[in-house]
Amino acid sequence: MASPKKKLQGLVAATITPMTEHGEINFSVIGQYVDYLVKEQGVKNIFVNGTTGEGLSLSISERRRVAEEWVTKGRNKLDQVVIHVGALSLKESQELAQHAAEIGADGIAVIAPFFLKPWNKDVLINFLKEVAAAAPALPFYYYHIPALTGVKIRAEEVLDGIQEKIPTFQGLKFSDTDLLDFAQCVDQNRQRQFAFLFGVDEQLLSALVMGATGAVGSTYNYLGKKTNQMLEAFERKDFSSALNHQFCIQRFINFVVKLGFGVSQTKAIMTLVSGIPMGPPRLPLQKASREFTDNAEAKLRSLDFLSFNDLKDGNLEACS
Ligand SMILES: CC(=O)N[C@H](C=O)[C@@H](O)[C@H](O)[C@H](O)CO
Ligand SMILES: CC(=O)C(=O)O
Repeated sequence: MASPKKKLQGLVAATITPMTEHGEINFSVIGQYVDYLVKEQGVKNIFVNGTTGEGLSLSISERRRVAEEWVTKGRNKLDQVVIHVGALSLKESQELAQHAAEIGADGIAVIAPFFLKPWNKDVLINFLKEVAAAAPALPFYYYHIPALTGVKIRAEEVLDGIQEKIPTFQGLKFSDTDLLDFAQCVDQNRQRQFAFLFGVDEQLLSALVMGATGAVGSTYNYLGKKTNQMLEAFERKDFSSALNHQFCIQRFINFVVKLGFGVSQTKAIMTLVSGIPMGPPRLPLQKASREFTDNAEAKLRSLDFLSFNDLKDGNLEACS
């Protein structure tokens, strides 16, 4: 059994993997990155080597080193470090799960294998179970992201009876817009102390209403502070302020989505906002264009999302 652990809640930043211009991992900025999240964004949990971290584009040895660096640099600063250990090969996934346990991570998460795919719930659970068993003392999270894995088995089905199969099962990271499925996961498992972590940042408020206990996302790297204001407003039942915050966040995300938004663009935005160089993404992703970065910067300024902005421009549509 997993040792009883503090529940993962609040915002969890899906970390970017910083790279050099030559495409190597830039370990040297990770310490700075931890401080930035904690001090500037008020974000104390991270999700490493996931979608945003290009986890599936890294070698196994790189994934191990990245996980180690975040755990080391996050010690006594972060509340929880969850490592994504999903892979196409069960063996690799188990190796990464065991490694996460050895280095003292706080949890592991796994996506559905997405090349040769599990075609039903039972097969998917069997796969997850084998990975979880490689780290029997670590909280286990299922990472549901059907648009990217192509595995469309509903999360509600996966959760049905999962604790009997996977004793370390601790929660769900739900990256999909199907709020019926998400809400049913919450409704059917209320008595179990699971974490229900929502992963569509622009719709987080709707998920909070449905019972989300936290959120994992890419935008919490640079909009963590803003999103925390929304969580606080929701907490004190000030729904109109919470909605204003969500609309404000949506204005930015909607703007960049229309320009073409993904991991490459997240790297460019984070470089801009934090001042920490995230570098280019790795192939098959391509660096965000200069045009994208310029437009995103102008939008961030007008929404007052850039803390070091020059005030002389005035804020055209800053939301409180
Ligand atoms: C597909 C993807 O990367 N989703 C991220 C995490 O689950 C989100 O944080 C999005 O980046 C965000 O919601 C913006 O669409
Ligand atoms: C967004 C997210 O959770 C990920 O990058 O995996």
